[in-house]
Amino acid sequence: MIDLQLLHRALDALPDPVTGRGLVAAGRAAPPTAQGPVARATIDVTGLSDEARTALEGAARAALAAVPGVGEVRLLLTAERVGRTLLAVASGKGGVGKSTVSANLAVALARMGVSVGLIDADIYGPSQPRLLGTEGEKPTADKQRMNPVMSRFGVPMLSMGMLVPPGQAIAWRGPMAGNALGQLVDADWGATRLLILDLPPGTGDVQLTMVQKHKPGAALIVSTPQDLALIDATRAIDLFRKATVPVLGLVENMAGYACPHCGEISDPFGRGGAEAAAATMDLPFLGRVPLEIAIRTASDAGEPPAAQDGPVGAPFHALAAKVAAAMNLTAAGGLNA
Ligand SMILES: Nc1ncnc2c1ncn2[C@@H]1O[C@H](COP(=O)(O)OP(=O)(O)OP(=O)(O)O)[C@@H](O)[C@H]1O
Repeated sequence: MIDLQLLHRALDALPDPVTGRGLVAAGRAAPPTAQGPVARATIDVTGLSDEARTALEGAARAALAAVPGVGEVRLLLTAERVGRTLLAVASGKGGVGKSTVSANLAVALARMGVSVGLIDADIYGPSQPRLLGTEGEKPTADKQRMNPVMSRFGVPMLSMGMLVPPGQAIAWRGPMAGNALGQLVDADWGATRLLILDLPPGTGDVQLTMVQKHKPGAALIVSTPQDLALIDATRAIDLFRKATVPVLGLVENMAGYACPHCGEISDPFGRGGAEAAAATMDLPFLGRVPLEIAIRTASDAGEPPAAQDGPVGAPFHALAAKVAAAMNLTAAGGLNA
């Protein structure tokens, strides 16, 4: 009899090449199973180089074979997509600043020289055209494929909002939302290596299509301090973990209020809660963005704070540096791994 707990621990003791966390905890591998002397594991190698795949396969095989009772190891390596990687930005509920974080993360990464594009998949409230100053622009199409709109910040982008006339509420269900997402993901992104996907809040149709058809290489979760009763955020995290999408970590937005007069940061909702909650969920904490009037006014004006050098952009630059390190992103080339 193989002890399943030992099997699980053996696989999870190996670090995920992208996030450095345990393979199972990172969502890179499904929990292993056993039947008689045969141990089975499925590892998702999406986005990894050939060398990284081979090394990971060898290490997993050896780790599982060393568990008492294992006579044979059967590994299944899966890879839905190679080349371009999707980074999904999700939240448990609306209004927490997921779109603001997505836009500014993209702009900050582009400033670092990463080849990055942005997809606004928020069918309920597409806001990226406003955030990136591309309102009113329409994507052109060749041979049925859309060409992304280039923003002034070096980030090509497409939005669900570009598929319908402005101001018209998008109330798509199931297949329509899924098809629309497909059009955006399969557009002509050229040499863009990383696509940031600003998801609608929650865990609805778009999210399901996304993990099933356009499997992201990684995900990050945005939350406010108040949101951290966490039921909602936990559902979003579960969706990715079940689909073996590595979750890079949690970003706390609207954390502390930055006084527009003196710059002092006060914490009406307390401090440290998100970090503690991230630890409870076994998620890295990727940093906090203060609640700051300058962030809202710049965003509303189509001037993402991350395009600025000053303190308003700083939290986004710090976040981008962490994401780039976690995803092995390099200037120009995009992805290393
Ligand atoms: N750190 C911040 N400081 C000040 N205002 C912010 C901050 N983050 C976001 N906002 C503002 O909060 C509002 C909601 O933000 P945003 O649209 O990014 O949220 P969202 O989670 O994408 O919402 P939804 O998915 O429901 O559309 C916007 O007006 C935005 O400018």
